[in-house]
Amino acid sequence: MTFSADLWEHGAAKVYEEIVRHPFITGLTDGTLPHAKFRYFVIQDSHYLRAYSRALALVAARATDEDAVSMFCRHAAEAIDVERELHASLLGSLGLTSADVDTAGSGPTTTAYMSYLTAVCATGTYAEAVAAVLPCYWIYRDVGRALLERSSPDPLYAQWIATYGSPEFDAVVESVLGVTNRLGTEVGPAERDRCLRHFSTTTRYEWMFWDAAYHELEWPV
Ligand SMILES: Cc1ncc(CO)c(N)n1
Repeated sequence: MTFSADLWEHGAAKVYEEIVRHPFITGLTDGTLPHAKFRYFVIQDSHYLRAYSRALALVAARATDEDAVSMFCRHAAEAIDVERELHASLLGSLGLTSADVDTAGSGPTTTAYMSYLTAVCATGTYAEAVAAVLPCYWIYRDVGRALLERSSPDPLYAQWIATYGSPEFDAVVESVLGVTNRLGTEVGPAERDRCLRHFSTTTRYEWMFWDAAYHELEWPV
């Protein structure tokens, strides 16, 4: 079994089932998701993408071959581009500006997820860092693909779905899966366990990120 298939089976398969039937996700395709919840999501995702980009730059710095350094650097830059382009247009359509993103600040789940990603990418091994960021790519690609079949009657939601369900995003994810599988031949059992723990933790955070948006979760105090 490839390393990525092993990670998915033990760390993501069950959670992925929960993700695709979460009311946030089903609400995107049937168009019933209230814009307030999507607004919360886009604002939090803007915060998330800033940290994600830095996390990818840390993965790039840890990479052991030049192709991977170059790829993760590119993805780090692209995360900033997505934040600027997709979000600027989505935020605009939702009647928001980047000042609203700053005013809202990063919510509890976003903060926890960003902190975990940053910590693993800064202090873990290269394989651990890859395992921690992999669900960010993979879950969005699979969710995007699954939703693309149904798309959405709401043009805002359809735009979001089209981005992550696109062949371009699929190609990005396939390259990262290739890197992961090559790393699988190099890691020993203890490092493999740590990779699995990171992968399953960030997969859970992906579910929690949508759940936080669905409940418009704020800091309790
Ligand atoms: C929370 C989250 N995870 C993954 C992605 C994909 O880049 C995203 N935009 N947001």
